[in-house]
Amino acid sequence: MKILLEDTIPFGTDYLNSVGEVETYAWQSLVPEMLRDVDILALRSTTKVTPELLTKANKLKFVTTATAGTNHLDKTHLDSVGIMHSSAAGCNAVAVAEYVLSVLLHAQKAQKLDLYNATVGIVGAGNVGTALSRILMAIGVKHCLYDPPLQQALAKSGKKEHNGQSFVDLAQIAKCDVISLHVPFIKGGEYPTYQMIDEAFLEGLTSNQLLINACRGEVIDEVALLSVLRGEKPPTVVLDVFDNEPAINTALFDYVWFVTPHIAGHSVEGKVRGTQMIYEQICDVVGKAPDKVLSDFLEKTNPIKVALNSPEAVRLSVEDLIAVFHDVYDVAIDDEITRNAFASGHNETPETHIANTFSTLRKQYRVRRECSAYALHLPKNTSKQIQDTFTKLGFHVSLV
Ligand SMILES: NC(=O)c1ccc[n+]([C@@H]2O[C@H](COP(=O)([O-])OP(=O)(O)OC[C@H]3O[C@@H](n4cnc5c(N)ncnc54)[C@H](O)[C@@H]3O)[C@@H](O)[C@H]2O)c1
Ligand SMILES: O=C(O)[C@H](O)[C@H](O)COP(=O)(O)O
Repeated sequence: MKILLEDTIPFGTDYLNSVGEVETYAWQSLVPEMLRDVDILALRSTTKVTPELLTKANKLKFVTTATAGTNHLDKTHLDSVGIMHSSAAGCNAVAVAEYVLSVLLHAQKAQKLDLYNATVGIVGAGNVGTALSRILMAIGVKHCLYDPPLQQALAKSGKKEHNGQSFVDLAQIAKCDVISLHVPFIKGGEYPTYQMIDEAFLEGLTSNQLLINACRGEVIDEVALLSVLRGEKPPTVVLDVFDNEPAINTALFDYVWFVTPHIAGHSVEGKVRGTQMIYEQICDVVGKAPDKVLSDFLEKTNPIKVALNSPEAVRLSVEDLIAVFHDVYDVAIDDEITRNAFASGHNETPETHIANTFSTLRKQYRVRRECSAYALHLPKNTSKQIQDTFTKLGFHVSLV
């Protein structure tokens, strides 16, 4: 059984070398000939699975991506030629939700937002949208959901809410203090998302609003976005994803508050969970019982000793939340690394420099862990409510 693996799948070979004969490739180097005699292809979103790529795939029976997004797979073609396909749905949902939380905490610090009195509009209430909703519930921030496909599916069983949260229409989302995008990139069909955040939507936003895109660049009309950002009193915008990656439009950088190179989901847990999921799928395809578990591959972390300013309060103060959470993940660090990398000297054409820098930043992304990786040592007099909040954020809490 020959398994071809994209080399950015962490621990891919360690997971799969007992399942078949494993070879790895760098996404830039993949050509149709390399798929000859390959039974299983496992990749991440940088490999585009097109009809052209599969022209020499004489034995391919299964293609799987260790990512949540699947818009890099031509599923219609795979179905038409009888090749099974799958993904790692939900693997990095918590990572993206934690990315958004860091943005919200910075917005509070910068006085762009009164977090505990704000409303967050979540566009797409799937794995990421739900993980974000859970975080917002844990810290007590109002939010609403826009997800017509889910809303319609739930309505069939008489449900009006998802996870205790109500659905609204896009016009109501457009009025929220924060708008956070978590839909797949879909062109065509009943609920397309391609440029769903269009010129009219963007022009309706005010300078008091914050728009975050950590799903796919194509969901926003980027030309309209740049024009709105260059106008008077633009909204605050945070972008993790772009049109036409890795050859992105860096003109946006001057106008965007935080800019990161499509790493919102790149926590260690998010990526290795993706590998675990595709390993289990491949075991299923070859008829082998999986014997490796996620914890075999995740390193232990040191506990975080926390000094809270108001441990006895019934609600975690936003200052204490910022201090603890930004020890775990701080989007400002990724923004700084990104801007410095793009500003560095080089001997390439500007286009090549942009694409190479974007790709390298992603491939060499730093080690970032999720809250669930940490034991929090809280002061003995910490209230039950504050302990609960940290537990709901995923931390392992104890009083010391
Ligand atoms: N930046 C990153 O690192 C990163 C990480 C993970 C996922 N993503 C992107 O985010 C997307 C969402 O991830 P997920 O894991 O939550 O996927 P998911 O499939 O679990 O959820 C997507 C949700 O969007 C809804 N939806 C579909 N079309 C819609 C429309 N037109 N309007 C409103 N809602 C719509 C679906 O009903 C579903 O509930 C992925 O497809 C991927 O493109 C990015
Ligand atoms: O769809 C996903 O899961 C995310 O966008 C993910 O971050 C993609 O990461 P990549 O495969 O490009 O490393």
